[in-house]
Amino acid sequence: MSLISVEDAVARMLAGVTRRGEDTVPLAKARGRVLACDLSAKRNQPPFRASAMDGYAVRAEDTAAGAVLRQIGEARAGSHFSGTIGTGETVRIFTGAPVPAGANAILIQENARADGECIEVLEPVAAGRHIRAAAFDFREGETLLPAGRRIGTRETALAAAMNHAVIAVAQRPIVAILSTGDELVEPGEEPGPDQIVSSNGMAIAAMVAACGGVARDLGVVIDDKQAIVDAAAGAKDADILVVIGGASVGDHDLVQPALSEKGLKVDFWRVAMRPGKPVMFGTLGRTRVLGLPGNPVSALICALVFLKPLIAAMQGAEGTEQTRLLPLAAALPEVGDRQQYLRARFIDCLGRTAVTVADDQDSSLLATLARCDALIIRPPFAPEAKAGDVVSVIDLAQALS
Ligand SMILES: Nc1nc2c(c(=O)[nH]1)N[C@H]1C(S)=C(S)[C@@H](COP(=O)(O)OP(=O)(O)OC[C@H]3O[C@@H](n4cnc5c(N)ncnc54)[C@H](O)[C@@H]3O)O[C@H]1N2
Ligand code: MOO
Repeated sequence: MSLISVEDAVARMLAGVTRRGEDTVPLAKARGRVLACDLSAKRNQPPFRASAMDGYAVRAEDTAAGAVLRQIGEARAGSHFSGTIGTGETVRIFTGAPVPAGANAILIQENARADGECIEVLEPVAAGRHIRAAAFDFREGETLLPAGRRIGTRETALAAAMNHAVIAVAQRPIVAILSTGDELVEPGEEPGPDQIVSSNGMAIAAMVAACGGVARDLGVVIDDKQAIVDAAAGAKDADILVVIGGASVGDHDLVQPALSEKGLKVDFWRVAMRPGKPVMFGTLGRTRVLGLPGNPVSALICALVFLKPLIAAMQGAEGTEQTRLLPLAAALPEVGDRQQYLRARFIDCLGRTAVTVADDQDSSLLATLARCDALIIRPPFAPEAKAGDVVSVIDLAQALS
């Protein structure tokens, strides 16, 4: 059976995926959510000409060194001076205060000497200095955060400054996660002699939450068709069902046979990627089903390549991983027919960041993955790469934070 390319597989998976409905949430609870509508400023920022420094509001033309100005009032953040500054006059002003009429510069207090209401200019100041124009940051009506933008710290700050306390965000996709395998026990349980601890369910649930989805961990199910069918029923109202393990060709890889009996329509199975060849995607009613390989590193890399963009698309967001170009610290051999995702580390090469691959690329090695900084992506049939050649890299600290 021929393998589908990663690009084609992702495109097929995303075809026809639309954003879910909307929720209205307090901005304070919106972190990680995706904006459902453009967000525009409800006000100018700053709303008035504002002082950027503590000092004296002056007419720049009055500030020859040695000139003495007469202080006629005070302006503080939250409390303006209502008069107008005339020739030879000044107003004591503090950072954030509205600049009084007549003033065109702020003389910082370090460059002035006060003696009662007489203010001696120690250094002249140019017109416009230390004044923030009204709407210097943004203007009422300007769209500053587009629909599809994920709310992080910077977006929270900007939305708050634009005076939005409540925002419309995309509903969070519900992602059911089912781990399959006789050998698995939940973390914290005592494994039997032939058993291991299931790490994939928790790992994928953590990723789902980080992507703004709602993870519903259905736990571990044994390699038994009926048991898989019964457990998968827990995903009935889910947008996505992720089934981990049992995706390959062994006698105990029963996920497809089991779910096919319930109406699973397989769209693609087996992708030209390493690790991750056994990835499967299909639909079961309105639920999208993603079958991930059981090997823990494969499961996470495939979740990065497939699940993250799928969850993002259901929120109307862009989910393709950002890549950067970095030089290789050492040569790499040519690539076969499967796109490679090589675990790698950043190293310093004469002041420049370069990448070097981990010694062992086995797809079971979670400790190696945790030590690594990056995935190097090498396309199918890429020729041998020399040290210094530039490669495309995913930063794991961002991608799998
Ligand atoms: N004859 C072939 N054998 C295999 C092929 C192949 O093409 N031909 N593909 C290999 C590749 S690549 C992978 S990846 C695995 C994928 O197999 P499955 O998705 O069917 O996964 P399992 O066999 O169930 O498990 C593989 C491995 O991962 C461990 N595992 C499973 N689930 C979990 C979990 N929740 N947490 C931690 N570890 C888990 C499991 O114990 C196995 O060691 O197939 C190869 N074989
Ligand atoms: O998904 Mo398998 O890793 O290619 O080891």
